[in-house]
Parts: sequence; structure tokens; C-alpha cells
Amino acid sequence: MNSPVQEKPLTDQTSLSSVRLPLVRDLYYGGAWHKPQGGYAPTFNPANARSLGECAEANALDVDAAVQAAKKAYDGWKRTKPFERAALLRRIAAVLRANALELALLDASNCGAPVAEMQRDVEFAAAAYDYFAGLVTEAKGETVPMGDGMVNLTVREPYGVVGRIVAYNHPLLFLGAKSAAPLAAGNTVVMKPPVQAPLSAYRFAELIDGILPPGVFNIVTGGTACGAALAAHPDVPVIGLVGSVETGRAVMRSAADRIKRVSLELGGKNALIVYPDADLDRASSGAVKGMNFTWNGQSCGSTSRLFVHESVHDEVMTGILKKIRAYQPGIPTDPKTTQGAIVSKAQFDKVMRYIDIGLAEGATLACGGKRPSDPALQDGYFIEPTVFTNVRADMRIAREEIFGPVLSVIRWSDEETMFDQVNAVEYGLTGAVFTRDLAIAHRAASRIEAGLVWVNNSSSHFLGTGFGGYKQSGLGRDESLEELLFYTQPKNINITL
Ligand SMILES: NC(=O)c1ccc[n+]([C@@H]2O[C@H](COP(=O)([O-])OP(=O)(O)OC[C@H]3O[C@@H](n4cnc5c(N)ncnc54)[C@H](O)[C@@H]3O)[C@@H](O)[C@H]2O)c1
Ligand SMILES: O=S(=O)(O)c1ccc(CO)cc1
Repeated sequence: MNSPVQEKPLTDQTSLSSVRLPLVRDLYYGGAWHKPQGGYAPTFNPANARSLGECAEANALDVDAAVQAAKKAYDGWKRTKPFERAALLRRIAAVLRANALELALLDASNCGAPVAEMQRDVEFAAAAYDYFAGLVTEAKGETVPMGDGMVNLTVREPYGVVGRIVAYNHPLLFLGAKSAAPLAAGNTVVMKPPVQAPLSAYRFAELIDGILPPGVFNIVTGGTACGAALAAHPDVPVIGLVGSVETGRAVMRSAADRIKRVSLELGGKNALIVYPDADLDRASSGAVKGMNFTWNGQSCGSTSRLFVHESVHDEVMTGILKKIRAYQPGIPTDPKTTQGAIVSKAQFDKVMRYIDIGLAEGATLACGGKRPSDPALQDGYFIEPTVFTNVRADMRIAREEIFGPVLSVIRWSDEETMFDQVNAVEYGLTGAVFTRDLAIAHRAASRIEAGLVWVNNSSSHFLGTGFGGYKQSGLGRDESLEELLFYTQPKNINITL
């Protein structure tokens, strides 16, 4: 067992007394910590732009060492009885729950999302471990009648080493939730956390160290070079990415060279449609909820395009501008904070650029669009919740993923034209419809080109139901049995008796 941890104040701004800050930020593979050959780079607290210390930057040699450790552990893990695997996964879920606040504080200080939300993220990761532990016997096969003297059966087997590369908006959630299915299916994993916010991953490795056999669960931290080395590695037959469309294309290109299986959970520019018959109070609440302002809209599923019927536009806007006030930028580690900081200067600058573009394109700034005035927040990457009205569907702020707290409101009158505009973007991750009419709800749900459509709701994920994109938003469905089966391959066995 490694115990590379000491008590130390997390940041000088945390309103909670103290938290264990991982002192060892090396690479975790083969059940041990290893110094990176690629060196170290600082990670930051986006609430004040201060360094939180150096973290390992894995290079291709480091990634290879982690993959070899995972490869070595594969045979034993594959042969472990499914219920034994499940019991170990459930122990990880329990460890996550027992350490939720500490892990959430690490995420809050490193990725900028409020600690209260990050506690929910830890619970989501724990629930995913429990869920996939419960599905281990569903990785099953079938038999085909062959007549006398012959038996035909299909079994599902794991692939070997799975690489999973994840985005920065839910660091711990993705580390946990995205490792659970491949492990449950009998693969070993090499996880690549987001370069912007790796701290919770180190602590996760410390906490679960010793539960799984060495080499079953491994972590390599770093940026593009680390992710690209993992995606290209010849001994990694399956690669799962949570990230941008651009990265998805890069991962798919390198996967093509080795005929790898690829799962892609990518970006979105999702539409929420309000019909004239909708419960307008619910619709304005849904529009605010759908933006995930609490983590600054940094959610692939955020409904950042609001299509409101012209007859109810003003009433819906009044509701939105009132309800949006519930989100006030604040220090992420403060449990009362409702909206955190944007993850990095680069992302902050990108969002501000899009706000300038919206203004230049002639949209009307209805609220936000700037840093908050609170002096305590001046060093951090904070932007007030921002709403543009009078947006045309062809404007860049209505077509491109901003991944920030910026909502674009578009009026509609003709339903066909509205559907054309909703589906005109290259993305197809989520969509939402607000109406009281079931026929409209079904019509709109069938017309929206997206992998998930909420009716009279937004933002929520439902473990067990499948989450993933149409069009450029990705390939595959996570959070479901389909995710477990994705990490298995069928083998047909034909027996002549
Ligand atoms: N569909 C989903 O479930 C989902 C969830 C969260 C975020 N996202 C998307 O992720 C994006 C925001 O996250 P981001 O900025 O971290 O995305 P990103 O694509 O820049 O990075 C994602 C991960 O890929 C790694 N990476 C970058 N370039 C790589 C390469 N060439 N090869 C291999 N790995 C590489 C990064 O280090 C990171 O770990 C948005 O587009 C958002 O919509 C999608
Ligand atoms: O990016 S989000 O839409 O917030 C999100 C949250 C959880 C998950 C779990 O698979 C995926 C995307």
C-alpha cells in the first residue's frame, strides 16, 4: 500500500478547514507510484490563478510503461469470477462515498466548479461503480439451435487494456464513472484525467490502492502528448474519449491505424424548444437549469440554444432573467457558492471572445457578459451568467460550442423552419422540448437529431438509460448496459458433440 499523503491546507481561500492535498502527483500504474520521464507541469486554482503545485506529465515512454502494467494484470483480472470483480467494484463505490467531501474539494479547487456540485459528481461516480457491479452477469452470450449433435454458443470476452481519456468539466466523475464499465467487463484500464484538473485523480488512486490487483487500474496524467500516446498505443485495443469533436477526430484517426474500437462522447450545441402551450414557469426554469450555470455551462449537454415561440418570448425571458439571479459567481470551495470559476485562462478568454463575437454579430446582451464586480474574485476566471437575445440561428454564438455560461435565445414562429435551424448544427448530443401536448412532445422528440431529448426537463442524466451523441457529437452510449457490452467482444463457439 502506498500512502503518499499528508495533512496540508488545500488553498488559502477554502472556507472548509482543511483537506488532504495529494503530495505525490506521479504516475500510478502496476499498483505503485512512478516518477514520470516526461517531467512535471503546474496545475492551477482557477478561482485565483495560483499554482497548486506540479503534476506529472506522462510522455510516450511513461504511457507504454503503464500499458505494460495493465497488460500484465489483464489475464488475472479477466479470470476473476464476475461476482468477485463486482464485490471489489462495490468497495470502490463505498470508498468514494466515504471520501466524497475531500474529493469534491479537490475538484472544486482545481476545476473551479462549486464543491456542493462536485459532491454530487462523486456520488454519480460511486453510483456508476455500483451500477456496473450489478451488471457483471449481463455480459452474457446466447445459444443458437443447431439440431442434433451440435451446440452453438456465443460468449462475451473483454478486450484487454482499455484507455479512457476524459474532459475537465467533471474530473472525478469521469475518472470513476468511465472506468467502471470496462473493469466490470474484465478489462484493465489506463485512465487519462484532464490536464487542467488532475488532483482528484491522484487522491482517488491513493484511496483505492490495494483494493484491485496491481495493474488493473492505472492513471497517467498529462496533456495532449499523453492522450495521443495512449490513443495510439498498439497494446490498447479500445479507446474511450470524453472530449471535443476535434480531439475525437484525432483519436479516431490514430485508432484507424490499429483498427481500434472507439467510443466518443463529444461536444454539443444543444437546443431547448419552448412551444406556446408550455407551462412557461417550468420552461424558464428548464432553460436556466439546462445551461448548467453552476459549472459555467461547461457541460456537453448544456442547452445553450433556446428556441422560444415568439408569442411567449417575453414572458419566458422575464422568468429566465429572474431565475438566473440564483447563480452568483463565488469561491468554488465555499459550500454556499452557486456558480464557480471557469477552468482556465484559455477557456475564460475563449468565452469572452464569443461574448465579443455575439455583440459584433448584433445580438442583444440581456444580462452578464462580464466579470463579476466582487473584489474577492478579481484574480479568478469568473464570468456572470450571460444571455443574448435577438440571436439569429446563423450567428456564430448560435452554431459553435462555447462551453461557457452563455445562452443564445432565438425566436421562432414556423415549426418547420425552427426544426431546420435546430438540426442545422453539426452536433447532436441533447435537446429539450417544453409543451403540455403529448403529440407535440413526440413530434418534436422524433424531429430533433440528438441522442437524448428531454420533455419538460433538461440537464439531468439517468444512469441506465444511455447517454451519447448523434452526428459529430460522438459514437456509443455510456451510462447504460450498452457501455458495458461495448467493452466486450463476442466469441462464437461451435461444438460438434
Ligand atoms: N459527450 C460527453 O459526455 C462530454 C462530456 C464532457 C465534455 N465533453 C466535451 O469535451 C469538451 C471540453 O473538454 P476539453 O476541453 O477537456 O476537451 P479536449 O478534447 O480538449 O480534451 C479532452 C481530453 O483529451 C485529451 N486530448 C487532447 N488532445 C488529444 C489528442 N490529440 N489525443 C488524445 N487525447 C487528447 C485532453 O488532454 C483531455 O484529457 C467539449 O467539447 C465538451 O462538449 C463531452
Ligand atoms: O458534460 S455533462 O453533460 O455534464 C456529463 C455529465 C455526466 C456524464 C456521465 O457520463 C457525461 C456528461
